[in-house]
Amino acid sequence: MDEERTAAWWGRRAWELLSAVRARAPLVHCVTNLVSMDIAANALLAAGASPAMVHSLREVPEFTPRCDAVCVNVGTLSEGWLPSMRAAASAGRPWVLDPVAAAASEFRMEACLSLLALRPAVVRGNASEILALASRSLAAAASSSSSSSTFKGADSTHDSGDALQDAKALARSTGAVIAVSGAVDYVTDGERVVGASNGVAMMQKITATGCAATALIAAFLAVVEEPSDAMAAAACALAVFGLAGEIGMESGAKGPASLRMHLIDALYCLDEQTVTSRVRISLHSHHLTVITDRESCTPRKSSSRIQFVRYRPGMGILNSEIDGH
Ligand SMILES: Nc1ncnc2c1ncn2[C@@H]1O[C@H](COP(=O)(O)OP(=O)(O)OP(=O)(O)O)[C@@H](O)[C@H]1O
Ligand SMILES: Cc1ncsc1CCO
Ligand SMILES: [Mg+2]
Repeated sequence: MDEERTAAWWGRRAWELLSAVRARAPLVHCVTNLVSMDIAANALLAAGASPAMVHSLREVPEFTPRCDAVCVNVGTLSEGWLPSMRAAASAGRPWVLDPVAAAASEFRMEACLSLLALRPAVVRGNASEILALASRSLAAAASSSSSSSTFKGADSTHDSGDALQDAKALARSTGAVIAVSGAVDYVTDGERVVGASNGVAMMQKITATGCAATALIAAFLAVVEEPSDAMAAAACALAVFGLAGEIGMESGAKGPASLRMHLIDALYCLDEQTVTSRVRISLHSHHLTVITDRESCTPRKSSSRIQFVRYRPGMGILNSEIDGH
C-alpha cells in the first residue's frame, strides 16, 4: 500500500474486486444479529456473493469449512450463540468481526475480546465500538479513550477520526486490519491508513447498514489473492457500499426506507465506469509532530509527513513547516 497508489488505482482495484465477487459468487457464512440478517443477505446477493445465515452449533463445524469467508456479528448476542461464533471463527476461513455495541455489557465485551483472540482478518465497527474495544483490549497500554459515558447502543457517538489512533494501536496489537466506519471510513493495519469517503449520512438512519458493510467486507476478503490484501478488501468494500448509498440517494430516495431499496438496487447495477470514476479512496497522510529545531532533527519516520516545529522555551511554537516524504 504505497503512496503511488492513486485514487485511480483504488478505483480500478475496487472494480477488480467487485468483478471477482460477481464472477466467483463466494459463499459467505454469517453468524449475524437478527436485525441485520435481511439487509446483510440482500447486500451480499446484490453484490454477487452468496449469503448463508447459519448459527446452530450442530451445523457450524460441518458447514463453515465449506465457505469462502465468514462474518461474525455480536449485535443480538446470546449465550447460546457464542460457541457458534467461536466455532465459525475457528474454522480456518478468512473472517471479519463486527463488535456491535461492544460496550453494552461486560458479557458482550468479554465475548468480543475472546473473538478478537481468534484472529479476525478484519474488524469493522463504528467509532464508538472501536474506541470501546481498543480501550479494553489495550488496557495495559493505558489507552486514553473512554466511550462508556456517551454510550448509545449500536449507534456511534463519535466521528471515525476520533478512533483513528486507537484503531492503529488495536491493529498493531491484534494483527487484524481495523476499519472504522463513518463519514470517512478509515482502514488501517497499524502502520498505513487509507480513508474511503464514499457514502451519505442517511445511511446511518437505516438499521444494520454497518452490519451489511461488514458482510460485504467478508465477500471481498474471499476474493483477494493474498491474506495481506485484507486492507484493500475492507477499503474497497466500504467504498463500493458507500457509492451504492450515494447513487441510491441520487435515485430519488426520500428517507431511510426508500434509500434501503435504492441502495441495494444501486449495488446490483454498479458498472465499471461508475466504480472507477466515483470510488474515493486515498492514503491518509497524517502528521507526526516533532518538537525540535529543524536543523538538528533527522526524521525517524519517512513513511508519513513530518511536521517540524520551532519551539523556544517560554515562547511556545514559533513556526512550523511540513515535509512530505
Ligand atoms: N456521516 C456519514 N456520511 C456518509 N456515510 C456514512 C456516514 N456515517 C456512516 N456512513 C456510512 O454508513 C455505513 C454504516 O456505517 P455506520 O458507522 O453507521 O455503522 P454502524 O454504526 O455499525 O451501523 P449499524 O450498527 O446500524 O449496522 C457505512 O458504509 C458508512 O460509510
Ligand atoms: C439495533 C440493533 N440492536 C442490536 S443489533 C442492531 C442492528 C444494528 O447494529
Ligand atoms: Mg454496527
